[in-house]
Amino acid sequence: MTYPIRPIDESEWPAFAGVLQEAFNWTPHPTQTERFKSETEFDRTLAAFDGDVIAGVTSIFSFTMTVPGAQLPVAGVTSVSVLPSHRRRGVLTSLMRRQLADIRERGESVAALYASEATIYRRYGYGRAASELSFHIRRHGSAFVRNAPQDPALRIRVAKPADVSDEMQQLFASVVSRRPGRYERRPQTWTGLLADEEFDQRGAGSLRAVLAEDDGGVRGYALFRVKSAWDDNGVPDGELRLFELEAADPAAYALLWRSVLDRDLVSRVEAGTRPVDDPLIALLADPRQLRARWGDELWVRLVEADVALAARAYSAAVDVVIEVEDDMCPWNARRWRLTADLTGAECKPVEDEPDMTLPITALGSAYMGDGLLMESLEAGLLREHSPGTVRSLATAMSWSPKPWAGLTF
Ligand SMILES: CC(=O)SCCNC(=O)CCNC(=O)[C@H](O)C(C)(C)COP(=O)(O)OP(=O)(O)OC[C@H]1O[C@@H](n2cnc3c(N)ncnc32)[C@H](O)[C@@H]1OP(=O)(O)O
Repeated sequence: MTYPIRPIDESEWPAFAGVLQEAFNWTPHPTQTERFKSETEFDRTLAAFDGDVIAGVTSIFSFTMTVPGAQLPVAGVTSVSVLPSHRRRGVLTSLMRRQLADIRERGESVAALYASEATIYRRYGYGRAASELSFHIRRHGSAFVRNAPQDPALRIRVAKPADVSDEMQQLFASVVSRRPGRYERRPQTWTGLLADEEFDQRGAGSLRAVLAEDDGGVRGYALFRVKSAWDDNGVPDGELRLFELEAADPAAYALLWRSVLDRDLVSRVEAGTRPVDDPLIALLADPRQLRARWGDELWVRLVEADVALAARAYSAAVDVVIEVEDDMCPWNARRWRLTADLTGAECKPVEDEPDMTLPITALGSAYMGDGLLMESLEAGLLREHSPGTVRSLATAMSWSPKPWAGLTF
C-alpha cells in the first residue's frame, strides 16, 4: 500500500503531534508541545496519509553543524514516528526516501540524527558517527593532577539560568566550531534547554547555573540540578546532575568542573552526555574513579557523497578510488576518486579500478572524524581491494577532537 506524502501546514499540527505522542508513548506537558511547535519548520515536515489519517511523520531542523575543519548546512532529522496501527507497512521507508530526495534538492549534502533505537537507520544509509560517555564521578577521588591549570583572575558567579541566557549563548557560539558534531543553536533551542518546568526535575531541584568569568567577561558555564539526600547516618549524599559544561579555555574548564565536583552536600556527579575524549579524563589524578557508560550519539548520512567528502578537511594526504554502494540514493552509487591533503579535498567521478568498496553507511560513520573505518575493516565489514588503502583513508578522515553533538534534537 502507498500513502501519499506531503508537508503539513500549521493547522494540521495537532494531528502531527498526536502521531508523535502515540509512537513515542509520550504524554507532554502543554508547554512542551507549544515549544516544540514554535521550533517546527513546517515546510520541512512530512506526513504520510492514510485517507484523512496521518499515519507517519518526520521533520527536519536546518542546522549549521561543525564537521572536520568546516561548518556546513546539515539536515537534522527528527520526529520520526509511525502510528502503532500502521507500523511495519513501509511507511517509514517511504518517508525516508522522500526526505532524502528533499534534502538533496535543497542542496544539503549531509543529514544527521539521534536514533531512538540503533537498529533503525542503517537501512537508510545512516552510519554511527559519534559516541558519548555518561559519567559517574564520586566527589572523593575526584582530585585533579597537580599541574591542572589555574587562573587567579577567574571567579565563579552563581546565577539563575534564565538571567544569564544571553551570556551562555554567546559563550556557546564562541566554542561551537571547535568540535565536529556541534551545531549552532536557535533561540528556541535555548528556551527549551532552560525551561524549568516541574515535570522535568525527576526528584532534583530547579535548574542552576554557575559561570566562570574574569574582568573581561564570561569564560564558561555549567548547567545542572541537584537532588539532595542524606544517608542513614546523616551523611550528605546529594547527586549533582550536570547537563552542560562549556568553557572557552582550559583554566575556566577546570574551575567549572571543580565547582560542580566540590559543591557542598553533594557526594557524586552524574553527567548524562560527555564527549569520549573529554579533557576531564586527563585532569583526574585517578581516572579509575570515573565510571563511564558508552553510547552511540549522532548518526550521519552522506546525501551527496562527493559534495560532502570535498567539503570537510583531512588530517593527512590521501588519494583513493572508492566504490560506493547506496540503494537509497543511487546518484552516490559509483566510483569516486577522493584526493585530499592538508590544504583541501576533491572528489570526482571516475571509471578507474576501485581501491575499496564501501557501503554509504561506512562513509557516514567516518565522516565526522571518528576512527570507525578501521573498526569496520577489522570486523570484516568492508571490502578492500588494494591493501592498506582503508587504513590511509581512515587516517585521513580521523579527527581530533572526536565528534559529539552534546544536545539531542
Ligand atoms: C530521528 C528520530 O526521530 S528517531 C525516532 C524513531 N521513532 C520511534 O522510535 C518511535 C516509535 N517507532 C515508530 O514510530 C516506528 O516503529 C518506526 C518509525 C521506528 C518504524 O516505522 P515503520 O513504518 O514501522 O517502518 P517500516 O515499515 O518502513 O520498516 C522498514 C524496515 O525497518 C524495520 N524496522 C522498523 N522499525 C524498526 C525497529 N524499531 N527496530 C528494528 N527494525 C525496524 C522493519 O522491520 C522493516 O524491515 P524490512 O525492510 O527488512 O522489512
